[in-house]
Amino acid sequence: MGTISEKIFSRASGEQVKADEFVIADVDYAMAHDGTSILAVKSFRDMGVEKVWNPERIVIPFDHLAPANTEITASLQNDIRNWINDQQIEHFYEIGYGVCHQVLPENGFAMPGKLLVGADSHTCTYGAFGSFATGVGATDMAEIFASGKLWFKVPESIKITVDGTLKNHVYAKDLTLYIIGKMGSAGATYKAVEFYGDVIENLSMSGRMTLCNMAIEMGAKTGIVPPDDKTFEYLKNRAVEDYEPVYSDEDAIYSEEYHINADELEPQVAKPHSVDNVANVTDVSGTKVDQVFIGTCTNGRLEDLEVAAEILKGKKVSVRTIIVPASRSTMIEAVNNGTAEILLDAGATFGTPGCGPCLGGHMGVIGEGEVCVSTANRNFKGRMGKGGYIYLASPATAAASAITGEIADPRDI
Ligand SMILES: CC(C)[C@H](C(=O)O)[C@@H](O)C(=O)O
Ligand code: SF4
Repeated sequence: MGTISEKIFSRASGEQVKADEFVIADVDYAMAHDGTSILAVKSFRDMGVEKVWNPERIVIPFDHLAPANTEITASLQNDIRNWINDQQIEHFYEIGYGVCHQVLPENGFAMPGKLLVGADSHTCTYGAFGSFATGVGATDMAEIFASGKLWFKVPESIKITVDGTLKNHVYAKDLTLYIIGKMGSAGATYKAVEFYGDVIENLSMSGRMTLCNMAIEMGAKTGIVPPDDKTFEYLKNRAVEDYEPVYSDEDAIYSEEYHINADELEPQVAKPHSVDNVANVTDVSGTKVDQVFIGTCTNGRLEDLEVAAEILKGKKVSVRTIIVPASRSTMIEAVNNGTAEILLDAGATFGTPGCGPCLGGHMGVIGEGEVCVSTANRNFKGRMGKGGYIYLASPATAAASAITGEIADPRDI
């Protein structure tokens, strides 16, 4: 009897475990990207281990500063490329392939019942597929590279049930921001959050990824949506191996349970400089905007670009608008189905699939005093550039704001 997390950790550790117990678990897939692999590989080398535990279970996408922004980055990335080659790691995804948290699901690594660990905090995205997926630091990742194992405290679980229907122009992102606003940025610290209810069942896989992606923003170890036919359909011809879905039992123990009715939910924004500083878009509409950024592992998928295109069709942006597809295949689909043309016609510009300016490293850093409406997951002070202000919103709100040059409600466009 147990929660999804207890069951996954019981399987991965080979013993029946409950929340709060410590385990040493076998990791199914380990991920590090260009940013974190540098430190992880350094620690791995320092340990004096020659070979990784299993080169087929390590996945490395280059996405954060990709293509490289400076000579130093370029040299560091080359060192990692050589290491990947020496270690015969096959699942290496070069620059332009996309954001790690899009690349792993697209390539079938995120599967129900699996334990995935990534050297990136938004690894929790894969909980959308019913996996237990969480982020660790680079030295922990070095341990996994060496042994395939890591210690964990099995988390307690929180159950959030969302019933009702999302109104027109209210999306998974609005719901996610609303939940984080209510929970607070530390409201789910070290817990696994399981999501249930009609609204969650009706979300696309893309919407579920948006939701689970931001579980870390309320402090959670991970967010999990129980797998269903949509999950299995997505994984058809994609899953890299067999998987066994796990579900929480009727009598599973939750530390907290919350019920939300989404019927009256309005488009939401997270105001600077914290993710839980959430308000209705109408409370901030009219705020002058300098840049709009649509992309990231939160909202850079095809569905997101399509929503933006629906709003921007036949219109023109009045501020610089940067679109960064979450992956190359997203970009190909957006080109093939006409979405990219609508966005370009409206005056938006495209960046290389990957993280883009999300982290303020390149391709759209903002200046002192500038305001950016971003579809990303974090709006910490200085994240996209020193002295900048970030408002987090859905792709629809971002697109509406791009037209008016001020924060705008997509229902008014
Ligand atoms: C660079 C990386 C360590 C970081 C993370 O872990 O989340 C980044 O992806 C982010 O979104 O801030
Ligand atoms: S898109 Fe942003 S949040 Fe996602 S992994 Fe990249 S830097 Fe982190």
